[in-house]
Amino acid sequence: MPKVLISDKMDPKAAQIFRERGVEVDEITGKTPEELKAIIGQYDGLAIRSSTKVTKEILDAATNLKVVGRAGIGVDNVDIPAASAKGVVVMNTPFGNSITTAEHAVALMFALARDIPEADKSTQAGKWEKNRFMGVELTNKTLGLIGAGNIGSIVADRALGLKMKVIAYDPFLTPERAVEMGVEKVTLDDLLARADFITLHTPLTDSTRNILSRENLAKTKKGVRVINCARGGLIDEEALKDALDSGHVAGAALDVFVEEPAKVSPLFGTPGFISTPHLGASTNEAQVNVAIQVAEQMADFLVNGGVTNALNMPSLSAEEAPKLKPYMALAEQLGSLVGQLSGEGLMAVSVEVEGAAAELNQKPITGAVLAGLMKVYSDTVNMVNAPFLAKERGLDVREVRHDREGDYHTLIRVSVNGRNGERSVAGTLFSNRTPRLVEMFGIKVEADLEGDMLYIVNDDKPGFIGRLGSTLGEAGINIGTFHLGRRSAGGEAVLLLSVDSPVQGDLLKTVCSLPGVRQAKALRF
Ligand SMILES: NC(=O)c1ccc[n+]([C@@H]2O[C@H](COP(=O)([O-])OP(=O)(O)OC[C@H]3O[C@@H](n4cnc5c(N)ncnc54)[C@H](O)[C@@H]3O)[C@@H](O)[C@H]2O)c1
Ligand SMILES: O=C(O)[C@H](O)COP(=O)(O)O
Repeated sequence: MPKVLISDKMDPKAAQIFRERGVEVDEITGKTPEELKAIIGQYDGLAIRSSTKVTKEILDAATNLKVVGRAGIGVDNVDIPAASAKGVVVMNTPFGNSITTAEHAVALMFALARDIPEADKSTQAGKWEKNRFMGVELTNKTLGLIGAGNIGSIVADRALGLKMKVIAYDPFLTPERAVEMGVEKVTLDDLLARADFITLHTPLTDSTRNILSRENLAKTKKGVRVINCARGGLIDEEALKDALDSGHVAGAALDVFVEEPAKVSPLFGTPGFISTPHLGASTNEAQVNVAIQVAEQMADFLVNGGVTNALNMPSLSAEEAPKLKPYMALAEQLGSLVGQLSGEGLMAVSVEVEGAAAELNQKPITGAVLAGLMKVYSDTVNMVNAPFLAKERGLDVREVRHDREGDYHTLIRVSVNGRNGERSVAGTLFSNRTPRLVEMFGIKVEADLEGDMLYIVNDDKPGFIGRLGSTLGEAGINIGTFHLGRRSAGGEAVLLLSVDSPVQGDLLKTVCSLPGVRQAKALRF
């Protein structure tokens, strides 16, 4: 039974779903990195929010880990390249808390417009300072969105309902989508110059880090109010403090900080500054949503192989997964066969599908071919890290889907180009279930690729099979199955034998020296 650790506070629905789906679960929150390192080796899955930092060190200690599930959106607390390199799938729940977070941004916008936190403090202190608090109306004001994705577009919708004018800077926002959203697509400089309120809704990346830098804050309209419910690091906090102190920025509300938990900040105590402790996603509704989603996604993956919302692997629905399973087994065997036969120096691989295979999602098939192929280089390769390994090695990967009717109802062909020229193998599924090799290097040869095998290319001459049988028999090697194909009578022949124990060392040399043998190689599946 797979085992998952929930390491951040999560709605109890998550644990309930894991158990209902046949996944064992432990909930242990608040561990230090060292403590987490000590226990992570027991788990197949790790369910987190933003507190747990899934660093390379944690991943290195996670010897059984297959999936990290983020109950939420931002995955900047997960080292995704390190997870990919280790073959660990990283998934998030990209929509579960979007409405809640958008509402928090709107709440902070209202709080800034009417200075609600300060007015509350003063009133509860018995001061009744009616003349001190003079707010601004939102109606007809311009809201500048930096980032117009899921959350940004919900904020835009709510702001339009408040009769605000919404302008958006997002390099990936198409003009059509901007029209659909009812916003004006603008440049960053235009947004900075025109917005009365600016709200940030981008991930933290190299292109967004410090997007509200000192220089950009200086370009904003005097009296602007700024809201950040996305990620700390999007705003230069020191520069924001100076802009608040000088009165250039009339107010700023931050839910997120460069350092979290933010126990100290230059901004604390600054007039016009409002803060919340990363509460964007903290509503009952959002927490139930993300807990359910993350547990369902992780359980689907661990139990059925379904992949949803993964950031480092193509999606594979729970319905597709069982259909694809035998294809992935075939694809991995074919990849492994060409990988073992080609060795180092591969430059390109092409994965072709035809017949029933052409109706399927090809990405997982290609991933499985690459996993089989890359096993030659690494024991820890799987479908997640194989594409990254392939890229690292500069392997050119091509996918081809044929509409044509072939000899088989379904076929996968894997061709590689390397130092030894091009090689191609093909396989089908018997009874839609059992993988079977059907062709090697243009020669028809049918074989089940399993266990220890011996591959031989030889001249098709009488007496060879007898000599080979005697050689193996004398060495105590039992032959399980024997598969033969030839290019033409008397020409090049290919033999694939399954053997009960591996043919290695001197015995392999003896086989290689048998008359007529051009090549012999031990294979393992
Ligand atoms: N405070 C919270 O508790 C909380 C809750 C949920 C999400 N978030 C954060 O909110 C952010 C946005 O989430 P989302 O679901 O809307 O993400 P999303 O991926 O749907 O949208 C992000 C948008 O940012 C845009 N973008 C990327 N680079 C940009 C750049 N250089 N300049 C301008 N725009 C750029 C993208 O094109 C995209 O449209 C994420 O960082 C997420 O982690 C915070
Ligand atoms: O990216 C997110 O989903 C938010 O930052 C929420 O983070 P949390 O789950 O720690 O509240």
